[in-house]
Amino acid sequence: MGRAPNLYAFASVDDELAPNLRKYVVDQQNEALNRHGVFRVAVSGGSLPKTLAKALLAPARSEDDKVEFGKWEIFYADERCVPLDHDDSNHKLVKAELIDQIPEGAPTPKVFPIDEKYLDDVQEMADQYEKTLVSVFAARDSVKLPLFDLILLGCGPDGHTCSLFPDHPALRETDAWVLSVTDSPKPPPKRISLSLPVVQHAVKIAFVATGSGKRDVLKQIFETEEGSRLPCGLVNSGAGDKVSWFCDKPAVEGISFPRRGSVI
Ligand SMILES: O=C(O)[C@H](O)[C@@H](O)[C@H](O)[C@H](O)COP(=O)(O)O
Repeated sequence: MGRAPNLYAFASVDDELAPNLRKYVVDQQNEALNRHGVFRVAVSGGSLPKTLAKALLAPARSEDDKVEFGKWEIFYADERCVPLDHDDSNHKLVKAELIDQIPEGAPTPKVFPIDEKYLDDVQEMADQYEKTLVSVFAARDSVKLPLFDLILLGCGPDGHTCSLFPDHPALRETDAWVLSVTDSPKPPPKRISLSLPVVQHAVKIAFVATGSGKRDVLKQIFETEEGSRLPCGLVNSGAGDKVSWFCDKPAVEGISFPRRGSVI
């Protein structure tokens, strides 16, 4: 690993974390657009879409601060195997919180939800989503792993991220880009998830973790060997300073800075 991940702690979500997350995402967007004219992002569910909406739907303060949704391609870092209009669907959440809130008439992102045809077969669902990635990121033969410009993730209180859970065999996957999970400890049990190598390979990876409920697991992830083996810890160790954590004060209280990472 190169340098340690960046760990940012903000006094409040609305007034500080959201605008800083906005700046970070727009910087990644602008760099990606300069590189290849499109911004390819993967997002998780949980509390992330709401915070992301706070960050991205605020009006632009300058030309450089513009969110160019029309040039975005949005994929799911993980998805629950439920219909797209089900309350458990990450797509439904992202759509309601973010995509449907983009002002009328403004360009919208291209979104890649799961195909509901495969709801009865989680492995087939994963394989089909991988095929979607292959079709976007070029043929499998010539691309070892898809290169997302940015992957936006949450962190569960047990240290899971995407639908990669602690001690789960899925963490050892080295070949597939998209995995099936049928025994998720967090309901619903059936899900698909990007694999750890795909997450670690992204140009940038950002976690958003807020609230005192995340304090214990963050302390473990940043301060203990055991925590470095949790899924979030594995992203940290595999991707190093490509990773940035956007946290609020209650989530990081008691973590000894600047042992690893930095605070802004
Ligand atoms: O579909 C899911 O369940 C999510 O993608 C999951 O990985 C989430 O990001 C974490 O559980 C954190 O969720 P919170 O931010 O709500 O704690």
